[in-house]
Amino acid sequence: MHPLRVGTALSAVLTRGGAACCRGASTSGAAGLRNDINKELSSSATAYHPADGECPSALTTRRSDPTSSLLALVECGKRLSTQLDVPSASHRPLAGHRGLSPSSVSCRNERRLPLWSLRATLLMSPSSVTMVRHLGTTTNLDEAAQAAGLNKVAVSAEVLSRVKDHGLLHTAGLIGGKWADVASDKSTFEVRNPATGAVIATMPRMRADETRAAIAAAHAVLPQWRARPARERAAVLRKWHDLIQEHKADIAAIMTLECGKPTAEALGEIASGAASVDWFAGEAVRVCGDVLEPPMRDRRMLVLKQPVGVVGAITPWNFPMSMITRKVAPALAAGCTVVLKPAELTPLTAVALAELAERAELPDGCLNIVMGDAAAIGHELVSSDTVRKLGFTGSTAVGRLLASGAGNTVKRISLELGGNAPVIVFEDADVELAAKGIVASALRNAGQTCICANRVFVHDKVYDKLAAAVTSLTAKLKVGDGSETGVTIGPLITPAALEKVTGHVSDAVSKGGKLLFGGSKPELPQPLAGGNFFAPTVIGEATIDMRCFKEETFGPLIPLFRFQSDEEAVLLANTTEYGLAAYFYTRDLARAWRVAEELEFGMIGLNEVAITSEVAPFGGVKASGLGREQSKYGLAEFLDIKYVCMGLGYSPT
Ligand SMILES: NC(=O)c1ccc[n+]([C@@H]2O[C@H](COP(=O)([O-])OP(=O)(O)OC[C@H]3O[C@@H](n4cnc5c(N)ncnc54)[C@H](O)[C@@H]3O)[C@@H](O)[C@H]2O)c1
Ligand SMILES: O=CCCC(=O)O
Repeated sequence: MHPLRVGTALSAVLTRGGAACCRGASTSGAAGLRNDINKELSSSATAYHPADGECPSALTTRRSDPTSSLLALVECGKRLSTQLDVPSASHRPLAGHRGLSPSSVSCRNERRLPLWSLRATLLMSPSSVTMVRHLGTTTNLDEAAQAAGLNKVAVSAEVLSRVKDHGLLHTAGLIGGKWADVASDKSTFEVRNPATGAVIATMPRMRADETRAAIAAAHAVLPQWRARPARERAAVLRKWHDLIQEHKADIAAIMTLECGKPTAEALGEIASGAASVDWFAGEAVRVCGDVLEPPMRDRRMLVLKQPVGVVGAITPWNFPMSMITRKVAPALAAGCTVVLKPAELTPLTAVALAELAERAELPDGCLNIVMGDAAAIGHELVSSDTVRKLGFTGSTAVGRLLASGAGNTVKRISLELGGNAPVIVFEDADVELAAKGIVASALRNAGQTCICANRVFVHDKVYDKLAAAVTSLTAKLKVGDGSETGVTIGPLITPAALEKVTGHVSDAVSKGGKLLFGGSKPELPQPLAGGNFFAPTVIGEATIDMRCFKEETFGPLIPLFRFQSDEEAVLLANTTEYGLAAYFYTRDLARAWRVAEELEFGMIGLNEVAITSEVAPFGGVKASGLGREQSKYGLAEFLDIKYVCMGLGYSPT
């Protein structure tokens, strides 16, 4: 981690502002400051657990009154959005916020800077601070930064320099509207840039306690949120959508920093994620039940659609935004509230989205975020009776675990799991189009997409032409840091992912595969030498005994297999436990229908690989999952059906 440097321009001075300023403080200098900050942190260590009746209504009023914002913040430990009345934007609190009593913060200065705010300011706007005077003693700035805990909970200088709106950068979870930057046991985890291996943030490692608090917060606000007219919920979602669009450059920068995808792809994901939010805002007002034709005269029969309740959402790192919006937007649209656990590899995108949701005036508790100990959090979400639905995207192994746990509380579950997508290129295909599609699909996000083309079956008659076209397109790609212009292939997410791809390539070559392009870790200059890069790779003459036939590679590998007949191609394509997406290229209409029906997959791309859309159902069969996201089918996953039979009490003639 690059330690945060504290700058030199004088603009904030923290002074002792009266007897009550620093409770019980007796030492001075950095040690005194550290003691006092620690006291504040420990005295408020549980402040983010929402107490009954705390904050929401009071804050709604106070938010609209800028003069009392700071007081509200202090009283409730509440994260305020744009109306916080502090003299300088640079002093807007940006990290976690703690409940302090008003008396503990009466600092005599034009900047009313409580201890936690000093910490936030040092973290996010270091150049605005040149001197810290605490209890009448001037403290060295580096010591002050350290005393404020910035070496423990922080984002790196690299993040600060690439992201313009530092308000998006929380190193904290969100529970009941409060940013919680210290885990109950004070443990942390690190987030790394996969392009360099450098630590870019340190986050609180939350567990069961925080998850229970988040579930309670989601449950507390559920009655108010589901009672809001759908049009109002839609308005909040639209505002969220607009703010996401407005901040897309910053979100893309965060995404590239933590998951490595090239900026253009990050922007593509943001467009897709924002489109989901907009779509579900539209769908919110179109939820409607049915009036059935009763078989008897003396009663009426109705079907109501109601929100399922509190939703747990667990998301992966490869699409740090769109896997969240596909769950959170329909849940909120339906009137549900959410506890989200983003991937620990990519939590910064998630908290940035939550910050924007707050700015869109999503009520506190409607969206909560916990992160850290995945197994402990997952266990709480699965075993809680309050959580009525769990939406999960990730590996089949974890999906199986969650599905079996969810059975005990008989909750609804949707699972978007692994894939091992085939592409079939028939002899009548447009080979150039197919080659472009194969490279785009297989190498998207460096091959780390659940619907990436993973196994390419090519008819013998067009094999050589297709292999040459795929190799030539692959050779044009540029590997590097996703934030650099022109880079099309970023790093893999972790060293383990790199190892898996390396293993698949060496296994294929050892079994007779022909290396047509790539095949190794590229030579890149510092600091990228520490990154998880693998060259996009094409292997010809692949066979079914290879690992790349049986397993999802999740890396930039295109294995080409030969086939002779339609039956053989479909059999090969279906020979997998997975059933997420499949693609094929043909110009024969009869073959198109037959093959689309015969492929055992949830999504089919015919002469097209860009199949994802907010209006179309996304999901798989077999070991690729259950349920659907996106589209009207995705909204239905968050609605319970209730049948109401009304006896009229008389029999009309
Ligand atoms: N079908 C889809 O829509 C889709 C989309 C994206 C990714 N994926 C799949 O996801 C996989 C890659 O993602 P990944 O490596 O992050 O998967 P993963 O299963 O390891 O992690 C996914 C999420 O589950 C969490 N998790 C891990 N162990 C857990 C546990 N015991 N209890 C609860 N949560 C737990 C992780 O922290 C993360 O948030 C690939 O197989 C890919 O195909 C599928
Ligand atoms: O990895 C899964 C998501 C892919 C997509 O949104 O197209």
